[in-house]
Amino acid sequence: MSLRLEAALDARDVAVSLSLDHGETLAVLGPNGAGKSTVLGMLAGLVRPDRGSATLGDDVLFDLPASWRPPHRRGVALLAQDALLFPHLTVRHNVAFGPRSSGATRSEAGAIADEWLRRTATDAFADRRPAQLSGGQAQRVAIARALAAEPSLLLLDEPLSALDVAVAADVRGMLADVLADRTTVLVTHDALDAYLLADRVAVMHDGRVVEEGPTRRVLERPRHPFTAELSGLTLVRGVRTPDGMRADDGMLLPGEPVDPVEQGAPVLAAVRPSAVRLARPDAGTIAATVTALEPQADLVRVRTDRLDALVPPADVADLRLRVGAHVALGVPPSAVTLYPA
Ligand SMILES: Nc1ncnc2c1ncn2[C@@H]1O[C@H](COP(=O)(O)OP(=O)(O)OP(=O)(O)O)[C@@H](O)[C@H]1O
Repeated sequence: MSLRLEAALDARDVAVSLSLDHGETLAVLGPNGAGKSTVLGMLAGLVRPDRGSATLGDDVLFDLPASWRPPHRRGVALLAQDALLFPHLTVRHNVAFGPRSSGATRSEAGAIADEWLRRTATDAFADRRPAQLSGGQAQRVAIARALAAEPSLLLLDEPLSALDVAVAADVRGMLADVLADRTTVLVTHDALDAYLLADRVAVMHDGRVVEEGPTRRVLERPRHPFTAELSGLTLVRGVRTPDGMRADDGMLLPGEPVDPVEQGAPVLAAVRPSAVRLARPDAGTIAATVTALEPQADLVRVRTDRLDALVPPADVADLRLRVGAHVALGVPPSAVTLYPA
């Protein structure tokens, strides 16, 4: 069911407008304190905004001050970072709980539970209690329990962040299957979650949605520095030149805009650090100063006052890079995505 939300909560300085079509997954990305959980709370009915409204299909979740539907009458399931299963019930009974509460007979609820246990690959431990599950198993069961209740809207608050990397990948794969065609809002810090699970993303910063749109467009052509950081890109503002762009600080970058832009018109460039080359200060075109060195997998992210570069540790040693060192950057056109500002 399609979702529309427009609401504000002054005490948290959160004011948002979001919409989502039926069956789509929206990833809400943003730094700590951006307001992501507050948005989920408003939709779940746990946080009451000062004003605004939300609709899910034809249902009005709230339209303040006139109406406010309580959480259990919204058809919304919220899944938090921790699984929060009922500790005294078996896995199967945890999953059957939702259908039972909404009137299914014991055997109907059992059949629904078995189907979701199968789809989430948790049927092997159906008779265990939550205390006997690993974190990844418990999170799978929590997903099964949420979906067995057949919510019209599924809300996921960083469902993978408490899991270690290998388990998170496994659960992410399962989520990709069960979220298809299901209206879902997913809060995450991780661009990979957005790429693999979401049709659209909304990026929040300081209580506002700063950009919103189809996942790849937003993450590959960011308009806000935080979005660029999430995607691992460097965002540069400037104006269009015959060969590319001139940045606000005078730096010239090569490239062809993805959409037509007139000469002199404002453009943005998203630069891939892995394609930026580093050289000794006298050997390249763009002079820069190193501001930070951050290990990333088998490479080092060299942050500079101009662009970032992602290079092997040996390059860092050969060029004697340290914070404050001068370096030259080489930027091939393939490193740059240019688009209208
Ligand atoms: N229960 C609460 N009472 C009062 N203020 C709160 C409460 N929870 C969050 N806030 C404030 O509301 C703002 C938004 O917080 P929120 O938890 O929604 O952000 P978030 O994007 O989910 O952050 P995180 O990624 O750290 O979970 C912050 O300024 C926060 O301090």
